Amino acid sequence: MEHVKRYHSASMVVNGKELLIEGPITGRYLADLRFDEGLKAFRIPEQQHEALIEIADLPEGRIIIAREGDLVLGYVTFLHPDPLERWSMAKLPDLLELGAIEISHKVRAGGVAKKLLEVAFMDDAMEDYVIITTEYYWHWDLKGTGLDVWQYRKVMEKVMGSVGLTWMATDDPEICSHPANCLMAKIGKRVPAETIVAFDAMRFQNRFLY
Ligand SMILES: CC(=O)SCCNC(=O)CCNC(=O)[C@H](O)C(C)(C)COP(=O)(O)OP(=O)(O)OC[C@H]1O[C@@H](n2cnc3c(N)ncnc32)[C@H](O)[C@@H]1OP(=O)(O)O
Repeated sequence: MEHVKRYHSASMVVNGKELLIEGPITGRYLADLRFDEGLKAFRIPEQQHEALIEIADLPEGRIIIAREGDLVLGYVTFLHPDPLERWSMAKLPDLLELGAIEISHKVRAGGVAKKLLEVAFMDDAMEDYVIITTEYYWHWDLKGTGLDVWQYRKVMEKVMGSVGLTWMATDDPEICSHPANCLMAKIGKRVPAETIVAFDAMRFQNRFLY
């Protein structure tokens, strides 16, 4: 499958900061930008910057960023699922995982996460993919936001739902291990039936139990 990546952008002002939301961008482009110290939810900022540079250059990798000048204040990643996760079992070329979305506390709750996704989905190529995201409460910044798990889950539903990702059932043990965890997905308009069947088979691997 050829992974088509078409650049799109939009601008917005949050907390007096003029932000450019853009992508997919290349690793080289991202390497020349600074990475805000507040982007530390998943790794220390320097390591996360490096990881995103690598993802940007993967054939299927897509990175959309929010930046003020040369300072990155938010990002979202899309790439094939980790080979250790069940979502990669069928090795579907047209399945992408929204792996991480993070906004610096300097511009949170101003609509940046929703704008990142809006720009990501401006590319019609996204209609060729099943896009999934796995929500685990232990990845959430409960301390930094002061939200409880259900309030945070609501925020994630609003963010993901803004571009049409919806809750989907699964028997994945990690997801089922806490009721606030969930799988969300969006099936693009041009995704073939075989992919949807394979995706459904990955969602439920313990049917004999029912
Ligand atoms: C797959 C994964 O990546 S899971 C992990 C998700 N990432 C993280 O938890 C990292 C740390 N957290 C963050 O980076 C951010 O808080 C995010 C990504 C969760 C949200 O980003 P934001 O830019 O703040 O979200 P955005 O402003 O677009 O808000 C979306 C909705 O949630 C609401 N919201 C956002 N933050 C809050 C909050 N702290 N309290 C109440 N509501 C909130 C917004 O009002 C908005 O609601 P609306 O649709 O009714 O207008």
